[in-house]
Amino acid sequence: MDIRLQSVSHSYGETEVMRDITLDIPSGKIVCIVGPSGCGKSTLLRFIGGLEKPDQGDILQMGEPPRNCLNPLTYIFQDFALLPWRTVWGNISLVLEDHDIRGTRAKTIIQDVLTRTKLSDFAHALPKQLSGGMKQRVAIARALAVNPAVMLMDEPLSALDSQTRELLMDDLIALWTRTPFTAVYVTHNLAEAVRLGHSIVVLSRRPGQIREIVTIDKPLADRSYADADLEAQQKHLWDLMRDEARAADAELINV
Ligand SMILES: Nc1ncnc2c1ncn2[C@@H]1O[C@H](COP(=O)(O)OP(=O)(O)OP(=O)(O)O)[C@@H](O)[C@H]1O
Repeated sequence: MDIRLQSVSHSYGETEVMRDITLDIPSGKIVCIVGPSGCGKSTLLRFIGGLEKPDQGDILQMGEPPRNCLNPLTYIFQDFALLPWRTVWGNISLVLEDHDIRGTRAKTIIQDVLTRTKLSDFAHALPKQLSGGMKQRVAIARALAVNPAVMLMDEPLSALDSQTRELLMDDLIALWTRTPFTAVYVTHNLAEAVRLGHSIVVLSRRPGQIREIVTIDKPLADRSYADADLEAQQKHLWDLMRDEARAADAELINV
């Protein structure tokens, strides 16, 4: 299933948040969204997820969700959102219980996503026993369990330290390389964007408008830490964003 945003504009009261966003999210690709604070990245994700409707424009879902898809648009948040009293297994089974999937079918799905996220040995651990990186892997496993058409990832690594972020990026790349998934990935971190994005949408400061869409052709599996090509792309992104980020920063301070 592809998603198309067509001329999406929105204001909250007097505050114009975004203007005329037209964007394609093709199936099997990771589209990163970067831009200064307050430019509307999370709002855009909420529109795509159907949690809110924009004042103007359309969010179109084109084509069918994947087979056995239980929840076409599934969020992954930076704070993991795990139930502390449920084990890893229990947190994943919860989303299946919501769809009345239990017993052998649930067990097959949970074992598969635990294997894919390298969590099989931690199935019976509670969230408090896990590191931040492991908790986010559980959240990713839980999202994969519903076989979403599109994963909506809002700063998924920003609560983690830099080494854990690197490990999680490797994990996401391995996961995508094995079975490509579709994601809209909001981040402040340009290094994450160039490692994970097939395309990177650069928004201007509020009202967020598309300044440029940078496409990175290098296969995800060939992208590594401190890759010179990626660093050049990252510099290009920062050149696009620097002045806007500074202006947005000053604006927030003066609110
Ligand atoms: N429900 C709401 N009601 C009123 N204003 C809102 C609401 N949600 C967001 N805003 C405002 O809309 C603007 C965009 O917010 P949003 O959270 O989408 O930006 P962002 O780019 O994700 O920001 P950041 O990078 O700081 O997380 C901000 O000025 C914010 O205060």
